[in-house]
Amino acid sequence: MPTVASLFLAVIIAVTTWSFFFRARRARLPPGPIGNALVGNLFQIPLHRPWLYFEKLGRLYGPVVRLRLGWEEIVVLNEAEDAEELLSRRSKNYSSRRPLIYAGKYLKGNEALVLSPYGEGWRMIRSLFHSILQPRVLHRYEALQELESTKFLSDLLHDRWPGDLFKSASHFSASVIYLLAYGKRLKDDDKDLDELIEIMDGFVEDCYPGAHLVDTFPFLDYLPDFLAPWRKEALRKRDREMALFGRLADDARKGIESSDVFPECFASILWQQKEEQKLPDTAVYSTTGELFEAGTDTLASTIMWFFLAMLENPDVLQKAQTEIDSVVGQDGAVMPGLRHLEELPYCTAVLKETFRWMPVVPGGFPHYSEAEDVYKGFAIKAKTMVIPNIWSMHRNEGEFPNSSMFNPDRFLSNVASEVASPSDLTGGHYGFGFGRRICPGRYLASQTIWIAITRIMWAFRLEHATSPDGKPMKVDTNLSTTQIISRPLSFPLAIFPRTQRHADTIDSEWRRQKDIPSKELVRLAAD
Ligand code: HEM
Repeated sequence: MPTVASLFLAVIIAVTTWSFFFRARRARLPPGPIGNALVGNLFQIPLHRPWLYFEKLGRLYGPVVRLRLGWEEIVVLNEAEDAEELLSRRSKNYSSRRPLIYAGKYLKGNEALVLSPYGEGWRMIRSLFHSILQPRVLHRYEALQELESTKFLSDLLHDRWPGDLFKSASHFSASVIYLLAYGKRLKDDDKDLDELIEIMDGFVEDCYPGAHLVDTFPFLDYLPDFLAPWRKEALRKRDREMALFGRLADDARKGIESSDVFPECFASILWQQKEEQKLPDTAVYSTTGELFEAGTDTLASTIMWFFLAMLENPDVLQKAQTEIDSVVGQDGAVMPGLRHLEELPYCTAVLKETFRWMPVVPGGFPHYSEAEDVYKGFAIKAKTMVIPNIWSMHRNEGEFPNSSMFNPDRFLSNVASEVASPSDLTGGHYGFGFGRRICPGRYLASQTIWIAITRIMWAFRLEHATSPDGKPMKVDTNLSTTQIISRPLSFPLAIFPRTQRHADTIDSEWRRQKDIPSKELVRLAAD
């Protein structure tokens, strides 16, 4: 008769053996390049256009690739079906963000939505963003989008910022977001926009994986200040941000009290929340500032890629102009507007192709897993950074044949039947990310860019600028900024009105709209 002790021992051995084999089977980590024992792949991942390196790894090892930064696990997803499965269908486990010490703790004071861990705090702020950005409320901003896009045409026509196309595009984008955020129009001579662009450029550099050693080796945060100069630098950047965002949010509060600004702006919603939830003032400053930051650079960068696409693909511009002329007439007397959206499917296809061709967040924004998981036989450890490589998803030849070509026709068959509301403008590509962290500004972004590019195509001939010897100057589409947000480096572009009548219509429309008070540009919820 076996004794109780030997039975007990047998059970222990069976359980241990089973769990060993089970774990061994599960422990097959995704393939990837071998890294250094101490720093992992830190020195292999380039800071310059890392999405191209990830794409190359995808070709070498398969679409799911594993890397290490120090002891941090990274999994790169190069195909959309894997990102949809993990980040969308299994989003309960993959919706967090890795805690960042430099950008998250010090620069943003743990107050940035985009860097927040998944949980109640994130949910609360995200619902506030949703309240002003969801498709149901988008019609409220149409007058604003129409006015600012008319001004954008006028700025381009009269070369408001000579040679600085990005400044024009940024001014347009910022003007739309600024009114939503702070309840009033951005002035032309506003220095705040320059400062915002600098702040934003710094932030997108600071939060990319590998940008700061302390984020790879968190123990460095225990160093005293005199051995950690980066800490002082991050705090200095925070002071600068708080000075700007604090002043703008405080001004908005005064404006609301004196009924000088649009009363349902984001700052106003947040000041109310602050009272109800006993939040610090800095939470209002940061969150309103984040709306302004997140919206401005992404929109402007997409518009820059659009200009480049038109310059390199004159046949596309011509096809769009033929479509627009067939709807509003050829004589340049009527400017297209959002009311023409359903009649201009090719313009919508140009929008979608711009998002696809050169996504402005090509390397995606890293998600972070909470628990261990098994996918396609690979073990994905808890606390793994999961990077959806949007670039390679958009270069997938199966889904997007001749993917490096700018070809709006690829969207045309589904666009014509699809586009009936702002939410339909956002589909067909992966540029807005995945799952519960998908970009909350995607509807506003798509509609705002649609009106801008449709009107630009209606109004202008876009040509290569010529050098002093009269030859067209070449543009290299590979030259771009290289951090989280990518836009083309400055390039020469010659912009001419299609006819004098188009120019006159822009001038007269701008004269008609320019003095509309801020408060009348947004319809109130009760309207
Ligand atoms: C061309 C325009 C835009 C693009 C391509 C874009 C793209 C993205 C991407 C890829 C993400 C990360 C999604 C993920 O984690 O999977 C994101 C997040 C975010 N975007 Fe956008 N975005 C755009 C415009 C906007 C606008 C206009 C706003 C606000 C007005 C906005 C606000 C945000 C915020 C707050 C987050 C963080 C969401 C979170 O972590 O929960 N974005 N965006």
